[in-house]
Amino acid sequence: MRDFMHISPRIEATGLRIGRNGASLLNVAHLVLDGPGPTLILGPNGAGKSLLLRCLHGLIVPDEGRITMEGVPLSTTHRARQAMVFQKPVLLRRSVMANLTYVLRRQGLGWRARRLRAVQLLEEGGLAAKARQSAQSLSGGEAQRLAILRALAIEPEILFLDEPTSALDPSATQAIEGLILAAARRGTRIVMVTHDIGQARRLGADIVLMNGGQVAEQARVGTFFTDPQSAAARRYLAGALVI
Ligand SMILES: Nc1ncnc2c1ncn2[C@@H]1O[C@H](COP(=O)(O)OP(=O)(O)OP(=O)(O)O)[C@@H](O)[C@H]1O
Repeated sequence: MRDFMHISPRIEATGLRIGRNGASLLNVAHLVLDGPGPTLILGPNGAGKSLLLRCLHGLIVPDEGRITMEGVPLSTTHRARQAMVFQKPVLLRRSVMANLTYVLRRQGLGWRARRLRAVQLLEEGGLAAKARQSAQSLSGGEAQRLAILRALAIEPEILFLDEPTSALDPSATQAIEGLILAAARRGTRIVMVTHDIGQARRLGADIVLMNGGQVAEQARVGTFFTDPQSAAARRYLAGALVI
């Protein structure tokens, strides 16, 4: 049984549009993410999932539209309280430990507090034995775990993840999912893109299905998989929705 506390902030996107060379890449009329528990974004290749995620985190400014956090327009102050993890882990060319202490130093923690917190995070992520190793020498699954620990080190209000496990084996995927669920239980809002339907069922409280740059359906996870309302969702679940 997965219990999630009420979490903030409420994310609201209105009239998001991105176009290139006359083609509409993203066209989201209205999207609200305010439920407890992770939101999983599904959809075929090129559906606009990454663009949406990047817009919500402020990495891309849409041509039109408005994004608010708890009713306040998305700002650098919000972004400092958010983190994003990509399909390919982004790490510093330093030791595993230093990847964490670097982030914690920027959070203003003193030397002792940084070490303590970094050790705690490495234990949580099962990487304590690798603390002195170069981050460059980690396996793909370990590197992604470290990338997630770096993101969690700032205790983000929102953690955006773009296909973080798509290159990983089932056991590495399970380890990453454990970290994500633990963060969600601590109150971090999770917004995650995946192509793995099993993962969406395991982690998702809400599902957003993107298709052709638009939100085709948004539903609670149980409803989405047992009683999809849109033709796009039915086709997607039947494996027929491709670009
Ligand atoms: N900078 C850009 N310039 C032009 N087109 C872009 C740009 N970024 C994305 N696109 C296009 O926008 C569409 C949506 O891209 P996006 O990366 O959001 O898709 P996605 O749903 O994440 O796909 P995938 O599952 O393959 O990662 C695609 O057709 C892509 O080619």
